[in-house]
Amino acid sequence: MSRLWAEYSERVLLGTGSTVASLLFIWALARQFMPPWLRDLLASWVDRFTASFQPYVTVTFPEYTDDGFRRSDAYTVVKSYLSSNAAYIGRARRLLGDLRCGKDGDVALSMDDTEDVLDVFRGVKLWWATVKTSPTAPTVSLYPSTAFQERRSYRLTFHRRERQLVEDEYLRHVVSEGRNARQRERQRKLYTNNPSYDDDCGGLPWSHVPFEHPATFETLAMDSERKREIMDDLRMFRKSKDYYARIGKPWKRGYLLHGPPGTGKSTLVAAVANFLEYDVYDLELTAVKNNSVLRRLLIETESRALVVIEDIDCSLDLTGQRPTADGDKLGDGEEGDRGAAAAVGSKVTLSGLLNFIDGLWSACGGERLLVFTTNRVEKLDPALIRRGRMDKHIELSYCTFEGFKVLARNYLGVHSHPLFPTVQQLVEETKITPADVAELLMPRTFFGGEEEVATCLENLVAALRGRPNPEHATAAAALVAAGARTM
Ligand SMILES: Nc1ncnc2c1ncn2[C@@H]1O[C@H](COP(=O)(O)OP(=O)(O)OP(=O)(O)O)[C@@H](O)[C@H]1O
Repeated sequence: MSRLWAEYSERVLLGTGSTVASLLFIWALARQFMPPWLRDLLASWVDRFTASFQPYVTVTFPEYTDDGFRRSDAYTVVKSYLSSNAAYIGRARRLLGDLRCGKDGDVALSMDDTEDVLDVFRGVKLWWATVKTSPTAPTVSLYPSTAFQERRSYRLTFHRRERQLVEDEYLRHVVSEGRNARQRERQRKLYTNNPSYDDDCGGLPWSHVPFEHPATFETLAMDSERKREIMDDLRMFRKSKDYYARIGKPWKRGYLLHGPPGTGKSTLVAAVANFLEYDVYDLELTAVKNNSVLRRLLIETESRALVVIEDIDCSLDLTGQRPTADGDKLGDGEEGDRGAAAAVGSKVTLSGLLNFIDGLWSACGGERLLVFTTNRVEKLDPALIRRGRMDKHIELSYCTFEGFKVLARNYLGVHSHPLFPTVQQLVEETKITPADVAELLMPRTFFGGEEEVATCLENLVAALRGRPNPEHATAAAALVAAGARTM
């Protein structure tokens, strides 16, 4: 009886009017006693009849898929779509609060389950509502506690004349916006490969922690023109799914970052990952047992991933002079046995790594950025870094005046200072890494004000002149010690 009443009240809610609703109630009662063929026939007549009073169409997105075990992707996407829309949140009176992933103290507001909202798409009105139904009989479930659980769904209602628009455009819009919102809100991860992982013995190939590196292109000490060039390249890559499909290449890109230690290679990796909002897979090649484990690790990465191999020159014996079978080194341009160049401490070979980069398996997943970093680019095998494998070679170098200004803004909060011209002249004459500049600019306290700024800049000038400033102790060592005391 309660099911009949639910059906009855649902029709009433859809606004058919009390007379029609009463007829429907009688009809629902009567059809319990009809043979199925008659019930179906009459049902189609009644549907046609009520449609003339009821011009609205509804689409329901249930929370769980038919098997009842897996949450429906469509439901999650709709939830993200509705929760991310600032206009709804602004209008809603019942909200849910939760801590935002990775952002300290930031509370994310989303729509409460009981809230109904109106959406407007290309001037057309659409209504979203949350519907809760209690199962009248227990559902079959492996988890007894869920057998009697309420089932939720989102219900979209719109006028039937808008059906084409909804099917062709609006639902696509909801899915794409919902996915983007989910990506923005989700906690990104930093993965590292498990040294004990073995293809035969099983185990988990990757472990992970939340990725919380704060580096961005804004905080990166690099000339703005080069930053823009890299960001443009990344933007293009992110949008190029169709392009890659058209030219018949897997949707992936390789970056080689090279330069002296402390010039910001790792920092750039973090900034790129934050810019693209990708997970980071930090692949420690020396901990990979062999080529087949390397392939497995690749397959286990998800899409929208930045896979980085740091200090690739230390991970593989890739001198560019591969030994021949009799132990001699090969000359330039000679193709040797690529399997002979093995990862230090593992059986990964150069050919295994080349396969990892652009073999058949490398196409799994898609949307992947592979980054190698090295301090000694000249030591690498040309095959490994040729264009096409490593599409973009980025040299990170010593600090420029523009880079210094970024660091001064980050560390001291200043955009100009009377010592800037001196720093400019010295920085252009001296080779100093951004890491050294950053350390010298680190204030002793966070409340030092102008005096502290002047001290840091004087220390930098002294370091650039190649002699420590006698008035302010030594540069880096003293600051590190002071930092340890005050923090
Ligand atoms: N270009 C830069 N912009 C901002 N900070 C930088 C930059 N370069 C270095 N730093 C600072 O110096 C520290 C060390 O830099 P990072 O580890 O990125 O250098 P690296 O080139 O990867 O060094 P290595 O080759 O030794 O791994 C960073 O934590 C960062 O604070």
